[in-house]
Amino acid sequence: MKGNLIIKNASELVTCSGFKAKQGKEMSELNIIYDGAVVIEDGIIKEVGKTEDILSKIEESEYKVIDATDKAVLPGFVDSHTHFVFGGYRAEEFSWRLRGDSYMEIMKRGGGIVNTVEATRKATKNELLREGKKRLDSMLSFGVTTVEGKSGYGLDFETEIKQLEVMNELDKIHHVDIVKTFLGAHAIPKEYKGKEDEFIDYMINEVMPEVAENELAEFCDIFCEKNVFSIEQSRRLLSEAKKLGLKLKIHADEIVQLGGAELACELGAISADHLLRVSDNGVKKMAETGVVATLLPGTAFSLKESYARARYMIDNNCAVALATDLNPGSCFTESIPLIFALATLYMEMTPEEAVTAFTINGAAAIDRADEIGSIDVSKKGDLVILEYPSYKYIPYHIGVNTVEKVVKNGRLVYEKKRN
Ligand SMILES: N=CN[C@@H](CCC(=O)O)C(=O)O
Ligand SMILES: [Zn+2]
Repeated sequence: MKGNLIIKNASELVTCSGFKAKQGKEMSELNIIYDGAVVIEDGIIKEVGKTEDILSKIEESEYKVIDATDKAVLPGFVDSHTHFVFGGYRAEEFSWRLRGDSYMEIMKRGGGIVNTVEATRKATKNELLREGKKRLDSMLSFGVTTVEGKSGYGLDFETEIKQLEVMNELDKIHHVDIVKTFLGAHAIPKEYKGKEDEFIDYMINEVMPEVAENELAEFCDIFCEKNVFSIEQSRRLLSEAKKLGLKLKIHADEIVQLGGAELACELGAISADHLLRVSDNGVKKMAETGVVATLLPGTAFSLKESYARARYMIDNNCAVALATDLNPGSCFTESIPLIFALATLYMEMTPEEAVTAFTINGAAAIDRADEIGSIDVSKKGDLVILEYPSYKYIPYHIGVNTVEKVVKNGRLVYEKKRN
C-alpha cells in the first residue's frame, strides 16, 4: 500500500538530488534544504522544499504528518551488494580466520562458500524465507529500503532457482524492495572440481536461460578471482548473460589483481565490486565508462585485508557506492553504521561522500537512480529520519544505529522502540 504523507520541519532535508550516479567531486554535493519538508502522494514524492513554502501550498489536514524538528531526513539507504539468502552459518570458520587462516586457504581446503552451498542445498524454501525475512527486518531497521540480493549458494540448477524464487517471494511480502542477481558462478562446486570450463558451460547452457526466460534475476555476476574464475571464464559467462538481456556486475580484483575492473568496463557492466586490488588503469577506465565502483569495507575489515582506495577513486572521478556485502562468510553484518565508520575513518571518504555512496550511487549501482536514491519529485517516497539533526551524526556516533524512523512508499514502516 502506498501512502500520503508530509514530513515537515526537518533540520536537514538531505536530498542527494540527482537521477544518475555522482562521480568524483559531485559526490560531495548533498543539496541540503534546511528546515525542509517533503510531500508524498500515493507513495511518490510530489513536493520538496522549505517547510514554509510547502505548507503554504498544501492542505496539511489531508495528509498524515511527521514532524521532523531537530531531525535529519535522508533518502532510504540502498544496500547494493549482499548475499542475504543462505542456509547455515560459518561461525567456526570465523574463529579459524581469527587464529590466522586466510579466507582463500579455508576455501582451498573445502570450506568457505561451498560450505554454505551444502547448507543452502539442504534448506527448504520455507527455512530460507524465514531467515531471509529476519535479515530484511534487520536491514530495514538500519534504514535500508532497497537491497540487492545474489544467488550463488546453490551452484546447481535447483538451488540457484530456489534462492532466486525465495527472493522473489520476500520482495512481495516485505517492505524492503529486492533487486535480484544471478551469481551461479560464485565458486566451483565439489562435483565440478578441476572442470571449471565445464561448469561455466553448465551455467551458460542449463541455468542462465531459465533465469533469463523467467525473469528471475535482473543482473548476472561472477566471482572473478585467482583460483575461482579467470578473466577468460568471466568474459565468456558475462557475455552470454548480456546476450540474454541480463545486466552485469562482477566481483573484481578482491584478493588478487586480475583485471576484473577493466573487464567490467569492456563489457559495459553496471558495477564492479570489492576492488581492493584494482589497478590504476582499472580506476581510470571505470571513471571514463561510468561503471560504479561498489566498495565493501566491512569485508576488508572482517578479512583483515587492506581497504579499497576510495580516496584515489573519487579523486580520479569514479562514482563510488558503499554496501555491506552481508554474507555468512567474509562479512556477516547488516550494519550500515559500521560501513559508514569504516569508510570515513579508514578509507578517507568524507561523511558527504559516504552518504552519496549509500543513496544515489547505491541506486545507480543497481540501475535504479531514476526512481530511488534521492529526495526528488517523481521518485519513490523512501526516506530515513534520524534521531539527530544532521547526517554528520551517522559516522560520528560510531557503529550505533541513528535511524529513528523509516518511510517506504510514503508509509511509516519502522520506528525505533523507546524504553
Ligand atoms: N567474494 C566472494 N563472495 C562473497 C563472499 C561469500 C562467502 O564467503 O560466503 C563476497 O562478496 O565477499
Ligand atoms: Zn559479494
